[in-house]
Amino acid sequence: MDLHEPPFLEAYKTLLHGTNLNDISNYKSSMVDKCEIPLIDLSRLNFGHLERKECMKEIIEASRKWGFFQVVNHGVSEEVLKSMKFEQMKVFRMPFGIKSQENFLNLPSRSYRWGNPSATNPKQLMWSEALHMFLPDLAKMDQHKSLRSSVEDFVKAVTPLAESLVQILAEEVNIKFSYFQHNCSANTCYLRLNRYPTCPFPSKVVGLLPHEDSSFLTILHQDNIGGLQLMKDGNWISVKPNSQALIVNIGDLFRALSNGVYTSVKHRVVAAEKVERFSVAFFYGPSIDAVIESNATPPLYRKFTFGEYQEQTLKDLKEGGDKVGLSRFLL
Ligand SMILES: C=C1C[C@]23C[C@@]1(O)CC[C@H]2[C@@]12CC[C@H](O)[C@@](C)(C(=O)O1)[C@H]2[C@@H]3C(=O)O
Ligand SMILES: O=C(O)CCC(=O)C(=O)O
Ligand SMILES: [Fe+2]
Repeated sequence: MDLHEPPFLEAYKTLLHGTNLNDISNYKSSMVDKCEIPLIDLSRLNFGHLERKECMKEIIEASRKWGFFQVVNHGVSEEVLKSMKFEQMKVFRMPFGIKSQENFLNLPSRSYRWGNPSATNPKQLMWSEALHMFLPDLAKMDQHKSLRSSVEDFVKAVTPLAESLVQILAEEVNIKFSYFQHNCSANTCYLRLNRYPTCPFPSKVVGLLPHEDSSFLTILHQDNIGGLQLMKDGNWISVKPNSQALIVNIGDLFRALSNGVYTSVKHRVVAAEKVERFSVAFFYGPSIDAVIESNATPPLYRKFTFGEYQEQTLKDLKEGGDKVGLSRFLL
């Protein structure tokens, strides 16, 4: 028995008991299209005026139509990505008895998450574990210097990337970049390390349930295993891994702020079949008191604070086992 694996089977015994796995839809079914999401070469932002404009247009178009795109020449070094992966593998290899302890890594409770403790039916079971870190809490990880410094280096490298993309997107919808400078900082963002262990029935249980992100924008680094899918025109589409690229997606907060001009798209991860999978997500978001309000008329969403959004998400998760998201704030 692998000591580091969370006890999924034991935890899910009751929900799985009496469930005919054949009655659960097949996640790996043929309904999944293989399709490339837009791939944008960011080096053009630093070339001449015309190339910069062209690149900005692609970023804006992808955020409107897809809510998802990949970027290359993003400025995040291979070394930073490699060291993040190394530390991520190391921390998830720790015994489950340690990972699941209160105060693991000196982080607040619920920083280490596994499966879906609130699942109310077998369709809500998830075969994954995550370290969900609020960046100000990194300072508490003084006993785990190498993990902390890899996370810090990663964050330091992706933050300017997130900021430059947000600035381009904000200008297009007449939002001042100062709104983001005022509300977002290294003390308001989150970093999530995901691990998808191999699952004995991968077509029946999902790795990560469908959701939209609780951010303005997310930057995701995935390894070469594959499994990320996004919803496009009513179909699930698989995102082919590209070792040179980072994935960017619009979160619910930018969708609301732009009054739906930019779209936050549902995505999920299928459970790993033969090889475990890792990913890292950087959520660029504001402080809890930040007000999310579009000045467009008519507004699609009511004015809310990020704190309210988080509270609602937690409530929905506890009560229904799943995130409802931005539709809670529709007018
Ligand atoms: C069961 C769930 C946990 C999760 C919300 C969800 O319904 C589906 C995905 C999970 C996720 C992934 C992205 C974010 O890190 C997160 C906070 C979110 O909004 O959706 C997490 C949620 C979580 O870990 O609590
Ligand atoms: O693992 C992935 O590819 C996606 C992870 C994700 O969607 C998230 O952490 O919000
Ligand atoms: Fe996500």
